[in-house]
Amino acid sequence: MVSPFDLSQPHAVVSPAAPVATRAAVPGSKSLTNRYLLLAAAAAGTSFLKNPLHSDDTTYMRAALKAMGVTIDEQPEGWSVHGRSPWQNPTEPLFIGNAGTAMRFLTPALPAQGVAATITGNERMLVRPIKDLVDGLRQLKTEVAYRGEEGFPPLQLQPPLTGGACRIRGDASSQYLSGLLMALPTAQQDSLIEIEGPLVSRTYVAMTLDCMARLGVTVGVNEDHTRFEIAGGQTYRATDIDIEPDASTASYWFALPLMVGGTLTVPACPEQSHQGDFGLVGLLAEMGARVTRDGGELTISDAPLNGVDVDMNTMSDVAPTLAVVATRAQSPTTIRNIYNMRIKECDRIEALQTAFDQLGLKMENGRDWIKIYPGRVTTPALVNPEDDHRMAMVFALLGLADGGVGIRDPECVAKTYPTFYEAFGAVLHRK
Ligand SMILES: O=C(O)C1=C[C@@H](OP(=O)(O)O)[C@@H](O)[C@H](O)C1
Ligand SMILES: C=C(OP(=O)(O)O)C(=O)O
Repeated sequence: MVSPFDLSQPHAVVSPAAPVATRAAVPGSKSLTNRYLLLAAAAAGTSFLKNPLHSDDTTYMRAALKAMGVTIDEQPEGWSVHGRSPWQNPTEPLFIGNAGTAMRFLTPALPAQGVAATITGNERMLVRPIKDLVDGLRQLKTEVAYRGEEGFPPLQLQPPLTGGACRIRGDASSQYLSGLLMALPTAQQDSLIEIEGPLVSRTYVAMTLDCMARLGVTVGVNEDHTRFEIAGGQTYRATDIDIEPDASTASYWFALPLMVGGTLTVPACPEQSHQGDFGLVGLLAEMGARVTRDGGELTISDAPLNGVDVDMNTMSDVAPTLAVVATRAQSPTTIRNIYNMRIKECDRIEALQTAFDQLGLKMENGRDWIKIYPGRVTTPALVNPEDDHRMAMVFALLGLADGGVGIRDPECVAKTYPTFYEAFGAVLHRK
């Protein structure tokens, strides 16, 4: 079996792959792993996290927690997290690469845990906005200073976070709200968080509340998720958690049979999940893909596809996956309400447009939408994922379908899926 990925050069060369008929186990969820690491680190007692994600984003979170005196024992089946509260001051600035979850969850957790620290990240993280979260913390009387440009990391944080009332915007990222929600229950006073205007990626907030509840902390919330009442002085209780497979990572597997033909089964997909990205499966079915579920096993098979017109505000991480699948459909697809794709690991709308143009695929975009036309790669090109794992993985899918795709800096997949090429290469062979 010859892998369709040639990784012998600094860039990856992707050749067309033959149809698949296989199963693929997907690594644990990034969003769940980083939430449970943080909550378990603040809990009384030891929590065991089974099936955690091993990747750059979770490595940065673990390293930061360890720097603050939290012990994490790594065993083959999972991680034992020995919680402590308060945490200790780190001796160096906390560096969290481009892990949005680590940056936005740790920022309020540090003052809540009595930690004075500077938190920083890689070049891209320093242009990813954090103003709405800082505004919230300042309303709660926590001292936060911008060490670089106003509105962006690095941040210097000074305890305490005592609680109180704040009103923040939720239209750039839901991670600010998730961070505050997880931090405030351990503050001395009760808190009230109000969301001003629309809330993006709202399924991740429901995920946050569910994770907190599993460690024994509940929050009062109104029906439209704009007002959160949090009792102060609470303690998270250690518990054992089985982490679900990552729905965003699973998206590349779900897309695979639609790109190269065949059938693919992903085991252990819960019927009820707070990972909104599993919603992609319903959209693929709406396009015409054959989808069946047998308990936790989801099977997707290729079939003629139609274009769709969809709002992906609640699952924008899998919009790039839908975009490449849309090239296989018989009519155009429009994806709407996805402005915040522009402030992720790169401007994903721009990166997709550039690569599509280079490869001879037709796409149009506006501030918060993209439109994809049916097409095939007609011009071989070396495309740039802009150090964005999701861009590299969807460009790989285009190459597996049509060939002619070279990917610069292919190792950027390590942010969430370090074994991407090995895992896909192991079940695929060149056509
Ligand atoms: O809370 C989380 O785990 C995440 C929330 C989303 O970010 P935004 O809320 O910034 O859209 C998502 O894109 C990110 O990958 C993970
Ligand atoms: C947007 C993402 O990551 P984060 O915001 O957590 O860095 C992602 O994983 O697609």
